[in-house]
Amino acid sequence: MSDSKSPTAYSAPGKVLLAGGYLVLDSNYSGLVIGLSARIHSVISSTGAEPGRITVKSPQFTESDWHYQVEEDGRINAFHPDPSQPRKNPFVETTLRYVYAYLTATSTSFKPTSTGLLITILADNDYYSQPSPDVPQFNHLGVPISKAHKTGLGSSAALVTSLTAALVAHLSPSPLDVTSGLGQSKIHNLAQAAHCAAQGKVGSGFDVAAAVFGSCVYHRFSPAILEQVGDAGVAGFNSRLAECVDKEWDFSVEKTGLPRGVRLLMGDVDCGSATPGMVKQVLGWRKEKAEEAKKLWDELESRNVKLIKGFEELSKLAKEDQQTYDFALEALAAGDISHASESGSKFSAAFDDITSYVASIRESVREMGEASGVAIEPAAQKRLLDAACDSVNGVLGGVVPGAGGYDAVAFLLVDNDQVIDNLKKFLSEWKFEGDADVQAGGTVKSLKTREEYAGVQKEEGVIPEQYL
Ligand SMILES: Nc1ncnc2c1ncn2[C@@H]1O[C@H](COP(=O)(O)OP(=O)(O)OP(=O)(O)O)[C@@H](O)[C@H]1O
Ligand SMILES: C[C@@](O)(CCOP(=O)(O)O)CC(=O)O
Repeated sequence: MSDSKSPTAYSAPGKVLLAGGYLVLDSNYSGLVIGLSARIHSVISSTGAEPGRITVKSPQFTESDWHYQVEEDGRINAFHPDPSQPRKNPFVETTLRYVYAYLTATSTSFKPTSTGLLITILADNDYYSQPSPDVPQFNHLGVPISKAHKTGLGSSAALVTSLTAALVAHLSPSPLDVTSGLGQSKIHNLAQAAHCAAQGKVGSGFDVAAAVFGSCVYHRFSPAILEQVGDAGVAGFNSRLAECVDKEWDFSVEKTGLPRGVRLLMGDVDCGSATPGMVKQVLGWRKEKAEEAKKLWDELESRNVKLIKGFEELSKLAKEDQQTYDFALEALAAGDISHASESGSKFSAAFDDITSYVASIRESVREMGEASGVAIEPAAQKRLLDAACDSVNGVLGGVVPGAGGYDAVAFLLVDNDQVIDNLKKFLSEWKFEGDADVQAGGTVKSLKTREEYAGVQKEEGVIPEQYL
């Protein structure tokens, strides 16, 4: 266990599912998930005063303190010092339950009540819509979390993952090295189990995978892995959870990333919310029209794989001839077509391929949307994506990420200040007109976050003094 004076801090990244929404729910299909620079940080200090007492705070929000008492046997009871103010944070509570249960089952020298804990959760600003682009780090939003407008970067997965890693590192008598393969797998399995339980459903888990491993091509785990665990508090839970976490799961992650000189820019589309039940409806269509759906999914998968391979091809070219590669990037940024082809047809063709792969993925996604009756790339989003790609030089393509709908857009662009400024300006001036089913008049805010490849990591010196 770490000594009571030094806090333990771990952070985990947010995510964007660039390709493979819905398909990634089936382990036969790939999800291309890019980890983001926006992180959630969990900082833990031991407090000697009240053994087994855990206080969790999210200082960026009002009414955001949660209190727990650990029992001798590692069970966790939630309470609030002012009983007229009951409040719950299922993601925090379930993570605490799962980590204490796991440590109790796997270590005889773990004493659940040997220390009290003060836990501070800090989210980078991009997880929530901010009133202006110039707010201070860890801006205080002045509202409870439930009232903050989420930007869809996977706050719960990053929270559960960073909290799991920080708790294990702080409490375990034999700390796991989260940078080792084994350590990462255990953190993944434990965080994935806790996240599914807190959500009350088993999704593909791509968000937790990205929070642990960073950007990757993801194939999901079999949901049956979690069936044996049962509910926390039921007899035998601790050992069933430990057995589940310690065994090898059948997911796969292949580390990936964008080619050098290409970046991601996300837009938060503040125009109504995504239709509830999109996943249910798409899966319902897939079941009902199995043959048609399989054909469509297989085609879409092959297009997604082309994009994944297209990134690899560009990364190879970037190494093969740095200068010609940079020349092609510059020509793209300047919208200089003739210059681009002079720069070596192989190089400019590889960038053109990315543009056409993204366009063909979007075509298949719209087809799936039409067939299933779900607005995955709604007409209003199509207008925005097409206009941005057509009018801003250096934009290679754009998609509605994840489940799609009206929440967000993600662009791939040349990592050049002029291109970034032009795209941001374009988005800020775009009048989001909405479709028949969505309120008109929304705006599109560019987020500051961009791709980043690291997964969960220990933090040293990142957290300002006042939070330690
Ligand atoms: N800063 C935070 N402090 C404490 N709890 C948080 C924080 N941010 C998120 N959470 C927890 O995560 C929940 C939000 O999870 P939810 O799955 O709805 O969003 P998300 O993961 O950001 O969404 P998406 O999957 O669309 O990206 C909150 O209700 C809260 O329980
Ligand atoms: C539709 C789905 O494939 C992706 C949802 O992604 P997001 O939460 O919209 O980023 C669901 C899942 O993978 O669990």
